[in-house]
Amino acid sequence: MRVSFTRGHFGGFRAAVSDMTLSFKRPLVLVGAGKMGSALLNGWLAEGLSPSLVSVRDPAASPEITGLAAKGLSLNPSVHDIALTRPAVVLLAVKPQAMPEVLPELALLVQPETLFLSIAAGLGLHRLKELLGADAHAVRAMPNTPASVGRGITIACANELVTSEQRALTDSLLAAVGDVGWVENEAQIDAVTAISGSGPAYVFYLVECLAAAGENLGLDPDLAMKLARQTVSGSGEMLHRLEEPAAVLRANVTSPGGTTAAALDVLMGEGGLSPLMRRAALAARDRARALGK
Ligand SMILES: NC(=O)C1=CN([C@@H]2O[C@H](COP(=O)(O)OP(=O)(O)OC[C@H]3O[C@@H](n4cnc5c(N)ncnc54)[C@H](OP(=O)(O)O)[C@@H]3O)[C@@H](O)[C@H]2O)C=CC1
Ligand SMILES: O=C(O)[C@@H]1CCC=N1
Repeated sequence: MRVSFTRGHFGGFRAAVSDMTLSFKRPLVLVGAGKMGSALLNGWLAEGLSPSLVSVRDPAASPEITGLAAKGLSLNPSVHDIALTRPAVVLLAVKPQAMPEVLPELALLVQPETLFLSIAAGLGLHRLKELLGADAHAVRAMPNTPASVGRGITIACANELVTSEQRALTDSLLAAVGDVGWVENEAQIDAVTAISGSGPAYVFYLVECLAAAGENLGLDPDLAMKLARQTVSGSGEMLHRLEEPAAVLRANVTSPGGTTAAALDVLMGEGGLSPLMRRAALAARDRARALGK
């Protein structure tokens, strides 16, 4: 199955995406302004979304978010007051485990003009309907934290009530912070979660491991971390800018009989990185499935 993508603005569509985002004139509600909710909100604000269009419900909102109240952001309004604004989008960004408590009280917001955009790992569209009501127009999406710097990737799946306008709106919001793709087979979202949703953590851990390996070879900790960080971010930038497959970029580093080949013999050997990554991704996928139950 092929998934077509709307490229984020760093993919070369900045003007179009910015126009779409700036023309976003109806209220947006963020429920849960933690790490991922804030990452998306920051990305949208950076793209020109007016704080005066935003309501945030989170009793533990950060000082950064509460500070936006001075710019017109509405902080912890009642659900009744939010209903009066007829929001275009309610972004659901609390932990999956909190959804059974949080969603029923938002049922008052269910109406055809309001899209519920859930980013909770594992929580299926059928569960969203159970908790919000059968009339809820809902999209289940899986973004990732690079959205905070405009370089995220989100895969989304819509329920049957979502209109083409609501799909386009979701597309424009998510494309403002990275690339966006849609799948029809919702089960794929759990696999997406295991790869791109959780994936940034694997990459950051790789940096930690690379730095630790440098220390083991006698490098100063600060230098080891600088080398690891710059190497991963520079390699990421190459993946971003260049068309070549990752395997070709890898081969370009690997001189026959050289140092890289010696290291790759270990990483690509039996019990190396590939089977480890498969096991890790499988564990994440299975955890997503369990969270959805
Ligand atoms: N972090 C990530 O990289 C990604 C996360 N996700 C999904 O995003 C969601 C949020 O994850 P993440 O941002 O990491 O989690 P966080 O814990 O950082 O954020 C959740 C926020 O919701 C708040 N909250 C708790 N109860 C309520 C409530 N009743 N009403 C409003 N807000 C409430 C929490 O406050 P308190 O801390 O006080 O409980 C917290 O600030 C999850 O469903 C996760 O699966 C998806 C993709 C990537
Ligand atoms: O760890 C989690 O459950 C969330 C979902 C994807 C990334 N963070």
